[in-house]
Amino acid sequence: MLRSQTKLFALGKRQLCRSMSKSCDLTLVEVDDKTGIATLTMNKPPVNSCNLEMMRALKDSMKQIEGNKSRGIILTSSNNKVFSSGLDLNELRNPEQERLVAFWKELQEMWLTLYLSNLPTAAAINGHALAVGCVMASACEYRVMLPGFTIGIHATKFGYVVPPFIVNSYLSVLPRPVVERALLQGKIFSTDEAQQINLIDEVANSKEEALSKCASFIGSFAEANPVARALTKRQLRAEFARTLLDEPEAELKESLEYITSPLFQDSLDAYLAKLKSKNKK
Ligand SMILES: CCCCC/C=C\C/C=C\C=C\CC(=O)SCCNC(=O)CCNC(=O)[C@H](O)C(C)(C)COP(=O)(O)OP(=O)(O)OC[C@H]1O[C@@H](n2cnc3c(N)ncnc32)[C@H](O)[C@@H]1OP(=O)(O)O
Repeated sequence: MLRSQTKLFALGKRQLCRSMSKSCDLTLVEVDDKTGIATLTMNKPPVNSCNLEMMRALKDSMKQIEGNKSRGIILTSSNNKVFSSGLDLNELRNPEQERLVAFWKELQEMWLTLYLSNLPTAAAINGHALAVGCVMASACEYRVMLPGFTIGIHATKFGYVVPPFIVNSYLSVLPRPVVERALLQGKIFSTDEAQQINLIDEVANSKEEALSKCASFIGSFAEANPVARALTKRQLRAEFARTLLDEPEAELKESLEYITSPLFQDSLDAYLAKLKSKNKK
């Protein structure tokens, strides 16, 4: 198993830290010295799928940003077509038990770290954000998206039950009837549709504009006391994080049983074959 490592570099006025795997930097962090805002860039080719190492890198980067007293986090992608394609489906296919346990725990911890971050969080969605890609964007406090892309949780379309904490990610952004319909349909929204239902807050015409809008949102908390803000955010969000805070083992057990069931494995095989065949045509 690759261990992610983090390095800090001084780069002119900026600090750059990277979470690295053997072959590439999975995440990049740049802190703007003027604003104190950290940009956390997902950088796992080809489509920022979240395997164990990627989620660990994301969690470690977020913790490091919090430790560095940054003023906020902007989550974005180095790929200009895909923000994130969600969980790495190869991690779920015929998994080895020990790795699957580590993988699912990392998903729980990564989500909790982002959802309950002490810092203001925003997503500059510069490409498709599917399934857990959408969940990560929804866990942020603000979302700015570029036109021409898609966002949503389409799990039920390919036979996946949606775990409660993923339902809660949507519920913290969208009204319940909208969540129910979207999840049951497995609806993927265009940028325009996402704006209409307030799944995203703003549309930007370039990544730079999206980053700038996210920075303005984070700047809007300049007058708020950071500790009071963080504790109030935690209070507001604790209810939706309750399952994972109080009973992570129960959620883990339920998810593992489901993932390793023949029902799930069969539908995953069919889905992966469809995904691969697209590129062979
Ligand atoms: C009550 C108990 C409940 C318990 C519940 C427990 C579990 C629930 C189970 C699972 C929950 C899962 C949530 C998820 O996040 S699953 C991930 C779902 N994601 C997707 O379906 C996205 C699929 N990808 C795409 O649609 C496209 O790739 C995308 C639009 C993102 C980009 O298109 P593009 O044309 O640019 O790129 P492609 O050629 O399609 O992809 C390149 C390459 O990457 C492979 N790939 C894409 N996405 C994934 C992925 N998520 N995981 C692994 N691999 C992926 C793709 O197959 C291509 O590979 P290759 O052909 O080049 O080998």
